[in-house]
Amino acid sequence: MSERLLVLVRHGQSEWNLKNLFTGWRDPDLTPRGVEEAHRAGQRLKEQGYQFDIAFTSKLSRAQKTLQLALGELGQTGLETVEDIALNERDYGDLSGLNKDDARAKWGEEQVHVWRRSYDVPPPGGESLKDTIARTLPFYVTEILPKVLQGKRTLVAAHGNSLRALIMVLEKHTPETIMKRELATGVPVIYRLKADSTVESVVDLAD
Ligand SMILES: O=C(O)[C@H](O)COP(=O)(O)O
Repeated sequence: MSERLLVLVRHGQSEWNLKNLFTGWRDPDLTPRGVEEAHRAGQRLKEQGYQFDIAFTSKLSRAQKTLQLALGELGQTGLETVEDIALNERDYGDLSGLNKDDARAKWGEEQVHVWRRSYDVPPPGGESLKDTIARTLPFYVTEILPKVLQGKRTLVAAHGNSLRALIMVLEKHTPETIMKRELATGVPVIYRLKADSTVESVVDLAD
């Protein structure tokens, strides 16, 4: 029986995570700590005995690099990998490149929290989580899920909000509960799916 394995991992710390800047579709590199977190993600998976048949990532280098470093730890650097813009981070629009504390000072703590974590309020010129779901979910349904259901062990390295979009569906969050679902950088979340594509089990590999 195939195991229908789906592992999600958020990229390691980026230069802009470190500087506390809204990042979105901008493309900063990993920091040394982010590189370390990516190695650690691969090590965590290796310790648990995981191997993969296919990987998916975004068009942004912090996710691609995280994937490659994790695959290196797994001894799987040549793994078939699909890169798609559908897995890019939520577009932060006009907030991209701004400091998150400066934004709180300008627009207020509550407004910034709504832009960052609400389900359907987009930041100015950017995407809400709902908008992000509208582009990630069709890709998940047409490209990722069929592989998982075929029994291909699948690794997805992407971003805080593009993964929260998938997690909202996988974990059946409401617009209220998804606001509190945070993803640590470089910590794999392991799903096993049922044949009907709902979740059988979920394990967070946080230490
Ligand atoms: O795009 C960003 O700034 C981060 O990757 C995620 O930011 P958030 O924690 O504000 O969603």
